[in-house]
Amino acid sequence: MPTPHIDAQPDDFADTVLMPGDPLRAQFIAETFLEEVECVNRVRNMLGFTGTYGGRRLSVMGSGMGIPSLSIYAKELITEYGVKRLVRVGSCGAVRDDVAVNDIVVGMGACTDSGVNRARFNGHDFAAIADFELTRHAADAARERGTKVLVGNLFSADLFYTPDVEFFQTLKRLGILGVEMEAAGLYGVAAEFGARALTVCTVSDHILEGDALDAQARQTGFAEMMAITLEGLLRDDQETRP
Ligand SMILES: O=P(O)(O)O[C@H]1O[C@H](CO)[C@@H](O)[C@H]1O
Ligand SMILES: O=c1cc[nH]c(=O)[nH]1
Repeated sequence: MPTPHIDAQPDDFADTVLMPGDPLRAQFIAETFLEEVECVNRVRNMLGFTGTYGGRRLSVMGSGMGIPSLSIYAKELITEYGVKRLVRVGSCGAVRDDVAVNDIVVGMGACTDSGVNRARFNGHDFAAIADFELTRHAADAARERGTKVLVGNLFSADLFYTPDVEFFQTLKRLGILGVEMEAAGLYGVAAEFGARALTVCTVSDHILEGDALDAQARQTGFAEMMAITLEGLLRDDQETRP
């Protein structure tokens, strides 16, 4: 059934959806990596596409920026369209000295200053974690390609323009690999509604050193992140859906 946010028919989405924040990155991913592509959502310009990759149906749709936007789309994809795997393919900022622009980060877990997971967990601290097998398969795909990936904790911030810049030092000290704005929400939605989820990010900025990619690179770059993510999903398919 179409929802207020997704104007697609029940079978329009594959059971796996890639979710970049940017809908134009979703279009670029669909046109670059998928075959037999059709557009399945245009509501609010949150473009969604379904095609095939390696002979398997695969969808890609923007999530928008921030946990509230992503949570609407991820929840509806799971409960209204039967989606079982959601993989965020995003950008993030680095704070550590050993993480640089263009590095690839796999979010095994995601801390947050958002209240959403406490809201769904009786006020307690919810450990927002990725699906282990999706994490392992992405890491294995990277190893086979000879690409370094960093696997660990993200921080999903509510504010892109934080007033508390000192906090970046705390994130660095506690080993956070990347700062972005959705992963902790994605993991909470996946846990609540019964799906498997992962976040893979390319470092677009070094927050403390001031390095940054331009807007075009954020929209159409990230080819190696996509290769790792797509090969990881094929590996996951072979083990879980032979
Ligand atoms: O590039 P995307 O996937 O949108 O991810 C990052 O970029 C946006 C902020 O510029 C936030 O959505 C953040 O999480
Ligand atoms: O610094 C950054 C870079 C990308 N996305 C963020 O949320 N923060």
